[in-house]
Amino acid sequence: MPLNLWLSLVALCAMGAMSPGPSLAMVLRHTLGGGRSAGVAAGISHALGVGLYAALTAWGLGALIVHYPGMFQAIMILGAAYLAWLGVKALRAGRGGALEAQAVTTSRSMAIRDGFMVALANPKLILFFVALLSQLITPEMSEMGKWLVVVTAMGIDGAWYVLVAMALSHSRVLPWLQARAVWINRLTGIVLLALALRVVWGV
Ligand SMILES: NC(=[NH2+])NCCC[C@H](N)C(=O)O
Repeated sequence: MPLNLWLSLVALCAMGAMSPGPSLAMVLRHTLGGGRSAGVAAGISHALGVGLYAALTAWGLGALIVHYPGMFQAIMILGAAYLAWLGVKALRAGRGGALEAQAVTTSRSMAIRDGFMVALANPKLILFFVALLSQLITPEMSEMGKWLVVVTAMGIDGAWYVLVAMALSHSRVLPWLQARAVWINRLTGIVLLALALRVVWGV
């Protein structure tokens, strides 16, 4: 892969990873509820999901979806349903009240599961791969080139969310955020539900 193509790939992936959305909300929620190790675990398992999509895109998901648009819609709707469910869960976690710490506690295994599932269900990610990343992949691309796409997308997403989890779980930041966990959970719930509605609206 020529260097300039790879650099566009890096820029595209960095923009995708950094733009706020359900994945950021998920890493934030697990950092708040489970601390640094849960946040980092969520970031890493999320990156594995990103890598899976990148691989599917590199080896032909885009072409498949062009042939079967109904499949794309079905995936988007399933993703939206999952986000809506997470949204409801976040809203209900917020109802526990600031003093009931358990109400927002999450474990590392929950973080790993949610990280992966949110990556798969996030409509922003599906669009990113089908509409944007697929443009950079040509049929003539070598196997090495395709692997490079997968590793780049996974590495950038993983590095970004691990960084986010580390920053948010800093000993000065975390207590401040935890004191506002109820509001952050409510906001997260509303954002997830709104995004799910928008996806269903647009399909
Ligand atoms: N390479 C990507 N597009 N990654 C997607 C990350 C998703 C997005 N940043 C979000 O929080 O929802």
